[in-house]
Amino acid sequence: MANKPIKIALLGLGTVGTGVYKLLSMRADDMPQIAGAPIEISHILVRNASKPRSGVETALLTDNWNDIISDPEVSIVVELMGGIEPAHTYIKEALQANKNVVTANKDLIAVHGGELLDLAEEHHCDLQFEASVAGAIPIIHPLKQSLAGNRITEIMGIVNGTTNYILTRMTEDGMEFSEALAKATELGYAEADPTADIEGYDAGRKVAIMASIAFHSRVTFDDVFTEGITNIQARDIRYAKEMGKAVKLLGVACNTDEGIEVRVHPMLIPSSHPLATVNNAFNAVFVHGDALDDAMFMGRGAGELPTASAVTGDIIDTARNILMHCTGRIGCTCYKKLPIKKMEDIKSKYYLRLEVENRMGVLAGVTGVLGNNGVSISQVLQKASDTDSAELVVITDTVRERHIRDALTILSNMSMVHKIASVIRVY
Ligand SMILES: NC(=O)C1=CN([C@@H]2O[C@H](COP(=O)(O)OP(=O)(O)OC[C@H]3O[C@@H](n4cnc5c(N)ncnc54)[C@H](OP(=O)(O)O)[C@@H]3O)[C@@H](O)[C@H]2O)C=CC1
Ligand SMILES: N[C@@H](CC=O)C(=O)O
Ligand code: NA
Repeated sequence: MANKPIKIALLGLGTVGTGVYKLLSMRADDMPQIAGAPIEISHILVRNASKPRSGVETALLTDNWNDIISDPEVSIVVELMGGIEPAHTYIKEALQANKNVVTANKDLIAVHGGELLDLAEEHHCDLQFEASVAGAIPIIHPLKQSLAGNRITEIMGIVNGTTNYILTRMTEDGMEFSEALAKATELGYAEADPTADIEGYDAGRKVAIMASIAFHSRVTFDDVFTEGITNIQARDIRYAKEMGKAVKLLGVACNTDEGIEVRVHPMLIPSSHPLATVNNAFNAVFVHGDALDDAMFMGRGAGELPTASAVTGDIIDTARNILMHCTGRIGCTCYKKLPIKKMEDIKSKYYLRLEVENRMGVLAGVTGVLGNNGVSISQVLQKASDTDSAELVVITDTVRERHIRDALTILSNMSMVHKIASVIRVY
């Protein structure tokens, strides 16, 4: 056990930074035994260093990155600011100065992860990012280490706490979307700009990070198809419930013979499916590997202390590596270049809710267009209707996405179809 403290700098003291500050204080007495040395925060970078921060030593605060990068005593830079710049520049400069890096920044890792991991390898430094995917849930470390002997073919999960919280409130309490979003923001789950959460970008970034590690082939955020939850109506959730299904925003990554499939979108899943019972801000990730079979990881995907739990684990792991002189031990594992499958080529079942003219022959017209485009139908339900219009809910069999898109283009141009109100993929 070493007595000399390992000095770290926090970049950011918002939700996650505050959590890390608290957790390191809570565990301070145990650190020499757990990490092998005391962990000392020597600097905290914030935008506004004069803003009062309760319980935090003011002397640690700075708004000047040079205080940190020029301090040779700092051996771990913990980036918790978020966004691309200046986080990207600071992390590069830290690695170039042979400082190890821990980050929770999925925006950055999902785009520049490959470049940063290469830089870390060049400088024999650790670059750890467990909190960037599914908050507290250990998933990066298991994929890189415990499951490394597998050929992983599928990952599917709920990886955004904000949207899962919103969908849960809409399902259980009939809460409006905007009210549920405001509550998620108040609880510290949502990103600084919640567009990333509700449009599926945040989940898309997490899927890109997991797919890269699981399939040993670099997947970036641009490769991921994303569709958010802003079009989900209370009536879709109600109809899903009547059919014994729940609506969840799912991230899916599959390693298929036709290429890597990476997508985020709402999905109807059977209420009996384990993911259907994952509610509020909880996240869960299913992994299928050839040796492992199935495993599910579940826990809190966002929030102050849960996210701090993952960051602190990375800090401790890095501290141990520093003391054992083995930083940079686990670097980038992307040694393949697999193609990315086009979204039009994926296969799924679909839930379609159409507002149509209320007269004889319309049902035949709609099903005819679907059939002519190779879309076979599993179920048709007529829901609400008035004198002029009726609401049709169609559940298709499994078809290629391109066939559904072609059929919907034709339907949307037919006068008997007033509106294609919802299109949701079905598990
Ligand atoms: N919130 C969560 O539950 C989770 C968040 N994450 C990720 O963790 C990271 C941090 O998120 P979160 O804590 O919610 O973010 P916050 O917005 O709550 O906090 C950001 C902090 O970074 C500081 N900061 C931002 N930009 C700069 C800059 N240019 N220079 C100096 N300081 C800066 C801010 O300073 P100031 O206080 O002066 O404004 C603030 O202290 C993000 O990458 C996020 O995606 C990951 C998992 C879960
Ligand atoms: N905004 C994110 C926070 C964690 O990554 C979420 O809601 O999951
Ligand atoms: Na995690």
